[in-house]
Order: sequence, then C-alpha cells, then structure tokens
Amino acid sequence: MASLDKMAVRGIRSFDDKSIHMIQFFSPLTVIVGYNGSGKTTIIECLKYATTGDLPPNTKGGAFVHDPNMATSHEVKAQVRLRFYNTNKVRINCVRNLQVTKKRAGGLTMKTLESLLQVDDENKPRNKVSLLHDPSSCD
Ligand SMILES: Nc1ncnc2c1ncn2[C@@H]1O[C@H](COP(=O)(O)OP(=O)(O)OP(=O)(O)O)[C@@H](O)[C@H]1O
Repeated sequence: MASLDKMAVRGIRSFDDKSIHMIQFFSPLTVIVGYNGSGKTTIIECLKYATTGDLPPNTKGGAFVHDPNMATSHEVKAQVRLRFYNTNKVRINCVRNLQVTKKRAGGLTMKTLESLLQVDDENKPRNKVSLLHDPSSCD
C-alpha cells in the first residue's frame, strides 16, 4: 500500500508565501484538528492537487493561491511538495508550482508552472521521473 510521508505548502490560501508550512503524516492514521479557518480543508485540497493536479472548484481565477493583496505583493508564487512511498516502498517527491499575478485592470492571472515527479533516493543522484505537465496559463 502507498503511504504519505510529508507535505510542504507555501503560498496556498491562508498559508503565506514567506514560509514553508510542513505537515507530517502518520501511520495508520492522521487526524487534522484546528479552529474554523485554520486550514484543514486547504490541507486536503493540497493533497488532492499534489496527487491529481486538480484544482478545487472555482479557483482557476487564482483563489487557490495566497491572495497577493494579503502578501502585499504584485505576484505570489505557490508550491505544494508531497513526499510519499509508492506501493514498492520507494520514496517519491511530487512538486507542483503555481503563480498568481495581479492584473493592472484588477483581478488575477494564474499560471501553472513546472510540476515534477521524482524518485527520492538518498544514495543516488536526484532522478527526475517525469514532468507531470508543462507550464500553462489558466487566466
Ligand atoms: N486565496 C486566499 N488567500 C488568503 N487566504 C485565503 C484564500 N482563500 C481562502 N483563504 C482563507 O483560508 C481560510 C480557509 O481555510 P480552510 O477552509 O482550509 O479552513 P478550515 O480549517 O477547513 O475551516 P472550517 O473548519 O471552517 O471548515 C479562511 O480563513 C480564508 O479566509
């Protein structure tokens, strides 16, 4: 059975882009507990995004990425990095990147940047398995 190890989130929803927010998963169960609005749903959304590439509904306009107005920035770069063990117990890193930019006329432009799937073998040089999908614009 595959299992989750760790997830690092930066610049997604209320998780700001100035720091990396780490979530450690436990076996056989991880319970996510927190106040309303603390980011529980965001963690599940990030897991789904990392594993499938699917954004939550109605977020193609940039709502999944941390609001640039809150970041007091013109642009926010977001990243979800998931480390998991596949069914052969090989450790794999999945990395997905997004970027949101404020439009001059108002509103946001969101771009999907590079996404990687990588075997994480400490004894070997980093081995890129595949580019999950090419960068594309979602505005
Ligand atoms: N693009 C965004 N930029 C910054 N903050 C955002 C963005 N989108 C959502 N948020 C904030 O993220 C929080 C929502 O987080 P989330 O829904 O993951 O929390 P939750 O712990 O699941 O809450 P609940 O227990 O109420 O379901 C809210 O505070 C919301 O204002």
